[in-house]
Amino acid sequence: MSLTPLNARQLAAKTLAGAPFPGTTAASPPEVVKSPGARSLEADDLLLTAARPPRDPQALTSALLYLDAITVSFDGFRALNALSLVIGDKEMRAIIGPNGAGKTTMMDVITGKTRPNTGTALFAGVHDLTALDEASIAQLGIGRKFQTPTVFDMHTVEDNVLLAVKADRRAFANITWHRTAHERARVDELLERVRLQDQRLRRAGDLSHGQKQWLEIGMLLAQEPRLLLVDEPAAGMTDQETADTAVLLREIAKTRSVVVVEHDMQFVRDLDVKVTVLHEGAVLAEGPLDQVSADARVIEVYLGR
Ligand SMILES: Nc1ncnc2c1ncn2[C@@H]1O[C@H](COP(=O)(O)OP(=O)(O)OP(=O)(O)O)[C@@H](O)[C@H]1O
Repeated sequence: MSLTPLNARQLAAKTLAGAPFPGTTAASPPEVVKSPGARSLEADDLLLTAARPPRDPQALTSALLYLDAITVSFDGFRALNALSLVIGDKEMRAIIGPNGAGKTTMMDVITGKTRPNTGTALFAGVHDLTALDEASIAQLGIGRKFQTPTVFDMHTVEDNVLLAVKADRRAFANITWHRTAHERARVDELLERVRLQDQRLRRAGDLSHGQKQWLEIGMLLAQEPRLLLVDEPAAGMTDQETADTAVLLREIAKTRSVVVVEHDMQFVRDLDVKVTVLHEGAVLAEGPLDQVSADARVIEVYLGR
């Protein structure tokens, strides 16, 4: 899908005026509905996106992920209520919020599992995520790590990664020996990235919980996603594994964007990135952890519990 070119200044003017993007879906432009009091994109967000030129000349924004006024209703209950969120290229963002705040629903919208009732969801400035199915969104380069690790327990660590590498349809060259050599090199590189080189011959089922999480992250990286969504990676990990996972994600975020949903505040602190606090389906606060932790509204709904 290609969109009408629009420069960032026009985009800022239109969005601040509350108007939907033109041409986000040629057939049915998304209706942008803003609830009273709901936070929408602020001038700062748009200045940030205007400062760097988009990669694609057709892109409406240089943000990698751009959600504006996303609403999802289940039988009248608003799980997301005019949610707006901008994630930059190679940015890592931590998302926190109490149970039921809408974190999972937000990830479901980004990955195409749930269609929003209203709002705009753009990937790389040109792809309308509200018009694509899950497979197409995965192909665009959005990978999702669910809370529970899903690896093939009976297979070795390296075979798990090899399967993921083989599933990468972009694997170059049809000549078998060439492809095989390439795949082996990819497996080595991925195992090193997730620090499982020494475990490569072990059965995945014998790994610790933390190691299984890293293995699955390595398998997701085989697809070279531009955006990685990670749901509560620290849950069930030892303190050391939690600290190592923060280091790992920080490394991964040097080459791609990462959105981490997490409840463990020490882990969020270790990530040392901007934090978005969700509450009742909308953004309640955003900023460094120390700043949002000191916000009275955040303390009331979440941290003070
Ligand atoms: N399919 C559904 N049908 C009805 N209500 C739903 C559905 N999915 C989610 N909800 C409701 O929407 C709200 C947001 O749920 P969601 O799972 O997104 O929150 P969350 O922030 O991920 O919570 P948690 O931290 O507990 O995982 C909750 O009140 C939930 O009960």
